[in-house]
Amino acid sequence: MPEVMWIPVIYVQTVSIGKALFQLAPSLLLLGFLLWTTKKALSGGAGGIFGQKKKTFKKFNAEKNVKVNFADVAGCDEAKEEIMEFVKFLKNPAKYERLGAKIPRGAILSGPPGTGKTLLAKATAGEAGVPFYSVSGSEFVEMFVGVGASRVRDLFKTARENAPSIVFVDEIDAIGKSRGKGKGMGGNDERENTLNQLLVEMDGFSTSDHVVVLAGTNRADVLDSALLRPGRFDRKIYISNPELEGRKDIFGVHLKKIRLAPSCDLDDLKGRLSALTPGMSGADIANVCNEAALIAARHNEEYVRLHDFEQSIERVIAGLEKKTKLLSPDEKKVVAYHEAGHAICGWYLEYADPLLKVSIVPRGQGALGYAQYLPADIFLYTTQKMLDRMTMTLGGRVSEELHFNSVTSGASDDFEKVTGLAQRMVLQCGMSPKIGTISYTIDRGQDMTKPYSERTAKTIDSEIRRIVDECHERCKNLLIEKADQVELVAQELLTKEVITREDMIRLLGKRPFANRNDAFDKYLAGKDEKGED
Ligand SMILES: Nc1ncnc2c1ncn2[C@@H]1O[C@H](COP(=O)(O)OP(=O)(O)OP(=O)(O)O)[C@@H](O)[C@H]1O
Ligand SMILES: [Zn+2]
Repeated sequence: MPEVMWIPVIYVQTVSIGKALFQLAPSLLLLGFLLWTTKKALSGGAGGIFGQKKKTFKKFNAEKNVKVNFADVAGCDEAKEEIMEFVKFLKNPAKYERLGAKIPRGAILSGPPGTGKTLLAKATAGEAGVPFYSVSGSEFVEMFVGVGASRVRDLFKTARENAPSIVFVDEIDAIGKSRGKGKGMGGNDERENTLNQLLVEMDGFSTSDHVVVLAGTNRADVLDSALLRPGRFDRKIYISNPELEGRKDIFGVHLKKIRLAPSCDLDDLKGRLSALTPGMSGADIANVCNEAALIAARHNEEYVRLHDFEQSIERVIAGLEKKTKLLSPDEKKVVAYHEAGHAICGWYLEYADPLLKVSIVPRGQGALGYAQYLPADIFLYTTQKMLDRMTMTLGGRVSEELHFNSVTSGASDDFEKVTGLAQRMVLQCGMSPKIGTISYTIDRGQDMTKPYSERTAKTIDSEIRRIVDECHERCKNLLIEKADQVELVAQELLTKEVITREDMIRLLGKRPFANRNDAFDKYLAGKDEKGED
């Protein structure tokens, strides 16, 4: 509500101008109030018989002068880099238009709760120096018929009038769930109307409307595919929970507001605190800092000290353990050896995809750790390539077998992938000598009978099993041979939580297959080009 901002704006200015004006503040405040009420009455007057209240009551948040910028958002550099494109566009749309470039209309910011999605969206407005209009999807759900859609219309109208600007829809899953899902029981027509209006607004933009639409969600998986079409939210930016270094930087942001003893070594403190807070989100870290200050205040202390932080961390962890599962030290060890197994296999198998990053920070929705590979733009898989990939995928479980007495349920996803690949090799790709070049995966419509005899079924079964078992054996031999290397990587993961390709080179030396690294070098070169301006 822009009108409401009259008062604070006048007040702040007087403070900065000086003492003399400061004394005038009360009368200026009064003046501001008078102007505000007159303006309200005037715009209301044009609104029809119901007068002022009806027209000026807008239910979305407007911030014209956003104070937050990228420096306030830490530990998510990749997301910042991706969103930078919008900042550049909003700052200088003419430059893009002159060249005929079409700028993406919007982006979905997804990730676990409290990772700074809202903060990043707001900081984007702050960096670009444009107004920020926001609503929360969950507010629409309870609304009366027609209210949601008209509110969306108002929101976009205001954003257009004040362009360049940013619209942010938080919790977009509340209105943007796949249509049809949730109908019937608890089905919500108003939700659907609201979603439709949002789509209409986004489609109604012309390229000269300099409005960027951002949305936040921690359920990107349930979104209606209509939202993700080109010209709508055509970018997806993922923000994960921060790793060790990220947490250090986020503590850096929030410790600025805390009164620390002058003798306190800030770097040392950040290091300790980030080590004590694995699995915490940015919001949790903000919470830790605030709690620590409260504890210190309760004890009438002059400064906030390490032991206050330690107490507040315990408190926040206790609260979190109820809500989400944090890894125990034992579990963390299992995840570290599991991921190290994948990474070592990838490093020493010629046709495995180049590794970008391994992490043992839980990612939400079940994944306890992950290894990220360069997406291979290969369309033809040789037998060798498929076998290498399967061997690498088994690396997690095999490493668990080799280092612990019992195995965990953490590898079920891996098995699914491996079994799927083996099935394809046998049934579809003609890669099993016993089955030959026959495809058993042709779509036969309604015919549900098996296209092969019982005897062939047995052969298929044993062939799939043989292929998987051979990969398992090969993986085991490799990981036994490279036991020292697995140890190095696992230990590094346990201390740093994340390992990049550079770390792997430092620990293991260059990856042996020179020509196989080409794809990676090309990828990195491309990335640098993109990062420049
Ligand atoms: N990366 C970060 N850097 C600094 N502070 C952060 C970061 N992430 C979160 N915070 C702190 O946590 C607060 C809440 O974060 P924010 O609301 O942006 O999270 P969110 O991802 O939108 O959460 P939700 O999914 O619950 O809506 C922020 O205002 C900020 O104080
Ligand atoms: Zn795995």
